[in-house]
Amino acid sequence: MSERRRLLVVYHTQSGNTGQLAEAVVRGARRVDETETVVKRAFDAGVEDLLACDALLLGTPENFGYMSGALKDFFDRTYYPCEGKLIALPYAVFVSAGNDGTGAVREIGRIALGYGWKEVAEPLIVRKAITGEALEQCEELGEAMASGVALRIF
Ligand SMILES: Cc1cc2nc3c(=O)[nH]c(=O)nc-3n(C[C@H](O)[C@H](O)[C@H](O)COP(=O)(O)O)c2cc1C
Repeated sequence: MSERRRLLVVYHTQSGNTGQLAEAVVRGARRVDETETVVKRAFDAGVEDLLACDALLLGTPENFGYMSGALKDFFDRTYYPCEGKLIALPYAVFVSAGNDGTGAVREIGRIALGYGWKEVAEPLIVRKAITGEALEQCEELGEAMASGVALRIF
């Protein structure tokens, strides 16, 4: 049997909303036994985590029309050491926002382009309060990513 594939979830949360989304994403992903799901706060995640993963889920609040500083810091620290080594890495994004979220999605997309990653799911933006429906969507996203990477369909 081949080795379990690895999904890395990297997120930041300041007041807990993106944290709730991340927990739901991980819950969904861990329904898939064939994939190992590793979850890290953005400040704790680094080059080794990134180089060891087969797919990536990125979570952030939208702050000032951008991703959180913590997620940007993760990109700043990992870009050069990973440059050219993660071409076509499947990734997707989830965002908690007050009323927008599109700025964070857009700017993560620009950075992901620089790494050469491949977006494999629609960005999930959760606006205002976190509802049960939003958590279900996060679980579905996590499960879909974990299944996709296990089945090598990306
Ligand atoms: C400093 C700051 C800037 C923010 N800027 C935006 C913004 O540009 N667009 C938006 O939709 N929400 C904005 N918000 C709202 C947050 O995105 C929202 O409260 C989010 O749920 C916070 O996630 P967290 O609890 O994971 O930190 C901002 C919040 C803070 C604290």
